[in-house]
Amino acid sequence: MHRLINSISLHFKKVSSFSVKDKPLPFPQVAMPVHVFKMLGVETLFVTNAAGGLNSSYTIGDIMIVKDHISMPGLTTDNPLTGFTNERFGEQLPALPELYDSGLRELAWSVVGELGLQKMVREGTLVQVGGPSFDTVSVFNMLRRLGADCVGMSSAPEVTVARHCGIRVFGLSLVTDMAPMESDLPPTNHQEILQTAEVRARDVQKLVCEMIKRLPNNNTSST
Ligand SMILES: O=P(O)(O)O[C@H]1O[C@H](CO)[C@@H](O)[C@H]1O
Ligand code: HPA
Repeated sequence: MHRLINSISLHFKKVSSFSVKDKPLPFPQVAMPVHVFKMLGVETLFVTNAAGGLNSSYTIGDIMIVKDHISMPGLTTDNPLTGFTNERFGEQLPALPELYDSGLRELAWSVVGELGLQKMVREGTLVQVGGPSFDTVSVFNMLRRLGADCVGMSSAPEVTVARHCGIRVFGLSLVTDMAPMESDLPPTNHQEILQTAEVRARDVQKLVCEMIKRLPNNNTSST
């Protein structure tokens, strides 16, 4: 139970504003579940997502340990902390220097080695777009030039809220498809994304479960 509360591995399928494609929720509602975790005493948040590969050295099925993210909506007015003037959960104008905990990333690499998954694991930058449509070839090329290795529609808002209130974070992106960089390539296909996710779910689960077993009990965030 202690481990369960201290280390929740979550996929925000139901609660993330970016996963509820029919009717996006306003940003404070992304923050709410994370704040509930905080009040429950959660110290570590694991986020996972399906993402399109932008880095040409990646292949479908790779698992990317998220080192940092770029939130396209967050760069404008859709920052998930917008409107939080109550400092109960964190300061009003926070710096968020290390969103993805370096100690947890190191732990991940040692577990990856033990599980023999090195050949399919990468470490890189996730860019979050608003969705729900997939992006154009020109946008994919732009996102790659910005320095992103993978593109997805979730995780960044939850991670920002978690770091703001002092929860340390670990993130994984599963490369479910390669973003088309030329107009004559087939467009992103949701069925392909679901299929890759199904095929690779077991390895992602193994990695997450092994990491959770080895987590330190106290919140010694590397930042
Ligand atoms: O981020 P998760 O919830 O894994 O979902 C990912 O998969 C969907 C695309 O198929 C997009 O919503 C993308 O963000
Ligand atoms: O290309 C993509 N864009 C956004 N989200 C995604 N999730 C899987 N692939 C993609």
